[in-house]
Amino acid sequence: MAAWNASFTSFSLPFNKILSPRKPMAALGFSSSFSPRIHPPSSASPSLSIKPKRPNNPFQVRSVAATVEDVAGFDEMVSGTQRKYYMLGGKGGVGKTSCAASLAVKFANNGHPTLVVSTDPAHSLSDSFAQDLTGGMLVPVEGPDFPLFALEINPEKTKEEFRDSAKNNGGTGVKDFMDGMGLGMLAEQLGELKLGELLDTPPPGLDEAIAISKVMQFLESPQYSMFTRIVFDTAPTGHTLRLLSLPDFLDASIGKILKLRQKIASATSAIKSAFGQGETPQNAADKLERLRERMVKVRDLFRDTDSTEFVIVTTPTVMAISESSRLHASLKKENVPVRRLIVNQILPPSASDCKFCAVKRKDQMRALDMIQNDPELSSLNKHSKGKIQGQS
Ligand SMILES: Nc1ncnc2c1ncn2[C@@H]1O[C@H](COP(=O)(O)OP(=O)(O)OP(=O)(O)O)[C@@H](O)[C@H]1O
Repeated sequence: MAAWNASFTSFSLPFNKILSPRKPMAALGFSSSFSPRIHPPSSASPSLSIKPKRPNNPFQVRSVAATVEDVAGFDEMVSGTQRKYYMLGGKGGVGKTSCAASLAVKFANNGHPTLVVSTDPAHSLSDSFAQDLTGGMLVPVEGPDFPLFALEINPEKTKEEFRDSAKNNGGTGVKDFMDGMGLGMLAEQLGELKLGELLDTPPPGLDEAIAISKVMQFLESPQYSMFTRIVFDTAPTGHTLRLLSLPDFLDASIGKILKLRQKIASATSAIKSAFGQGETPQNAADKLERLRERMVKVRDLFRDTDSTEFVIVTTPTVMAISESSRLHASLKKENVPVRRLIVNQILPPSASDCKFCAVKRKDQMRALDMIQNDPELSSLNKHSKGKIQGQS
């Protein structure tokens, strides 16, 4: 069974039982019969463009076995009606999406109108819920007692928005134009900003950073105010790390672009008219300014211990644990609040003579020891009142 702790979380999942990726709640033993403690307004329902439920959806959360009333630590996650953000991160394939989907169902079944957001281009969240969530719209997830909506943001699409805005505000096309006008000094400044490079070969993680800022934009609108729990199914570790450091970079870059745009605008009306084709310079600048503001909000949100928690998901393998350790170190460096670690896919003791299972489980137990002795991860464990499930 799953065991949670306020500071260290361990899911022990019966890997030898075939777990359908379409039923992550069952995988994590999350209950649908948990009594709701928080009562949202009965009329709560976003009026945004909502995709209709897919007919004959095979996924039924209500069918999930009720087993985890004793899950420790979840009370803390579920308590309070103020909005909280949970960001799940970890190595590729450890189960971030499955855990995000499960956590979201758990929140919804405990009375929280919940939104689960994915910026993962692989659309695994759609697979987890067996519903088509693509299209950047809120999709109601069937099953939980209280509203649960999912939103998949296409990072490619949102990146285009940024590219367009930035291009309108001093991209390579403008540089060429200015060169042609003999405005060498301003052109040089543009060169220094390496805008062409930024736009043509965006740094890894830019897509996710922009996608998350897009989610922030949504969340500010009144239609989204009902959500008290927001669960992010984040991108794999490397991307996530870069994403976390990106807002600073973007803030600086966009700020420079904006300043430069002002200079350009006052330098010559000829350039103004060049900008005037399509989007007006003021509109484009406003759009960029809003993007910059949202990026700053994302950056601040990542560091806000009251409302945000970054949950590391790992598996009991040497590689995953090593990577989780590095992830925790980097998150600490970035002042991102981390309190919990989910150890997914722990084999239960085997009742059969399966030698493979026995060897595998022994490896897993060794890996769990590694967590306890890891200077980064044991600090998450320090406040633990329990022990890792299955460990002797
Ligand atoms: N406890 C589990 N038991 C069995 N299968 C699991 C378990 N957790 C996850 N899986 C399976 O492992 C695969 C990867 O899971 P998932 O997509 O949740 O990981 P992820 O970390 O989000 O992956 P990615 O990094 O590629 O986005 C899926 O097929 C999922 O069904």
